[in-house]
Amino acid sequence: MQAFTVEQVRRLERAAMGPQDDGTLMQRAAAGLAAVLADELRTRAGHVYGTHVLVLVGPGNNGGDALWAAARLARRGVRVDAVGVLGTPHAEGLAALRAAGGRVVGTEALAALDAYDLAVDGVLGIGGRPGLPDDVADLVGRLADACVPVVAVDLPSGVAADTGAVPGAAVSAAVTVTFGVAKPCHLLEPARARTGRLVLVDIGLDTSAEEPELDAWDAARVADAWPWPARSSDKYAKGVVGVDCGSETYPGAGIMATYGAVHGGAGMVRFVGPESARATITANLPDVVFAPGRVQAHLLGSGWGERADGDRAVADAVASEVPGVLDADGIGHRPDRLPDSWLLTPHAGELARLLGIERSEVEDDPLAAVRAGAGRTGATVLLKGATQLVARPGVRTVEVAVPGPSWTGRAGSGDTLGGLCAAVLASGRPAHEAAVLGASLQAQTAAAHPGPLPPHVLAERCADRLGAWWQERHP
Ligand SMILES: NC(=O)C1=CN([C@@H]2O[C@H](COP(=O)(O)OP(=O)(O)OC[C@H]3O[C@@H](n4cnc5c(N)ncnc54)[C@H](OP(=O)(O)O)[C@@H]3O)[C@@H](O)[C@H]2O)[C@@H](O)CC1
Ligand SMILES: Nc1ncnc2c1ncn2[C@@H]1O[C@H](COP(=O)(O)OP(=O)(O)O)[C@@H](O)[C@H]1O
Ligand SMILES: [K+]
Repeated sequence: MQAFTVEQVRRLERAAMGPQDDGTLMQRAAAGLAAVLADELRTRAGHVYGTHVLVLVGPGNNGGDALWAAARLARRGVRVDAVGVLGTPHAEGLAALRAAGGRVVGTEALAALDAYDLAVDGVLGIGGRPGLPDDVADLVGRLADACVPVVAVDLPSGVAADTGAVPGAAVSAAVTVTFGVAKPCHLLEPARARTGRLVLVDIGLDTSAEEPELDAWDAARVADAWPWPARSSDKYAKGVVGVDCGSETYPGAGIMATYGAVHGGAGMVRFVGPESARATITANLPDVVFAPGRVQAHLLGSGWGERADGDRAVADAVASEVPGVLDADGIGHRPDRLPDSWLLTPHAGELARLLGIERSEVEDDPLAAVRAGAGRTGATVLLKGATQLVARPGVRTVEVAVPGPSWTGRAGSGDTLGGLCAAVLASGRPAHEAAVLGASLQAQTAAAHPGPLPPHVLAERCADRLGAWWQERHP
């Protein structure tokens, strides 16, 4: 799924509308919205006729969509109460709802909130600034307390459409009905969690001339794109990963990174990390070799801690003209510029350090931060976290890996993730694909398992998941 910024959406809408807005797009939006609302009512209440719906209406076209859709429901026998919560509601929409028999009420005249089967959030759309006025936030909170499910029009009011930030009060929707194209807030946490199920209504926008802001992968695309070995592939065709991770202080990072590379399907793994990790690796992964030699992808940096020769280790690996993954402490030892065949895998704190900004700035606008990371270093950058973003230097579109459950984030998960990415990189795939595939595999594996697993066990399950996909493709 691709997402486009507000500026792009406005441009797409203008192109679709022509010089004059004759209301056609709003009617398409409202028709699609009304159909989803009717489906929700049927699913939740068992029928459409006679149900009770509350519509929260703001001052712009978002409220217009909501009112026109509500008029369609009113004509089907739904009892609609619309309440103007902000500014002056869309005049034609209001007239249409009244003509269809809907009631327009003040907040003070609302029925007990738990009488409503559904609420429609038509407060703010792509013209909204983040946050909600206190009285609107209060009403939204009371609806949540009364367990009234909310269907958001275009986006949950209060979130930042382009960044996914939620700096103040915002709606939490069960379903969001968006028009034409998805917006970044639908795909980026924390706004994504407030979007609920996303339904896209076609209103006839032609996106072919726009570069998307985001390109989000789904499970089927991951399985299709995985570097499945050919029948003739030997270990060198699958790729050799050289792991230089861990330290005497953090031997586990070297072990977990190696688990990732082995279970991500590398043809061979050479471990050149600390002595203290080797006995455990030998006991659990006897296929790993300790002799230095040629590799097709490097993996460096996880668990290094303070490493006196870190600059030299990274410089030597880069000079070998083989791609690589540079993680965690290793990122601080990077040269000024890296080739885009190298992948940096920072979490928000590490990316903030790289950019010389506060962690909160990365968290508030992760898209801008991950792009800045790629621009600054020349490398491909995977920003880890609840939403995993991949940016390439000189490429506008940021890719989004398949998301997973939040319990994936624990000490060592990043180390195994580095190993998974390095295994894909060693197979000859470009760094951005290695990043998306590794991150998606880890997330999807975690999502398919009922409980939290330590990272090295999750790495083993990644191999099971690859095996299951392989069997589905070769019945
Ligand atoms: N364009 C099209 O062709 C189509 C558009 N469509 C629909 O239109 C929606 C966009 O409509 P829109 O541009 O009217 O903006 P919308 O978000 O409804 O409201 C902006 C108003 O809110 C106000 N305001 C903002 N933030 C605020 C805050 N925090 N607290 C308080 N007030 C705040 C702001 O005030 P101001 O900035 O002037 O202060 C302004 O008055 C879009 O999401 C989709 O649903 C569809 O029909 C398909 C075709
Ligand atoms: N809320 C979350 N939801 C899903 N995955 C997450 C979440 N938080 C972190 N992760 C994932 O967990 C891993 C943690 O990486 P990192 O912070 O580098 O851990 P460490 O350095 O301890 O190995 C990454 O793969 C990251 O994407
Ligand atoms: K809305």
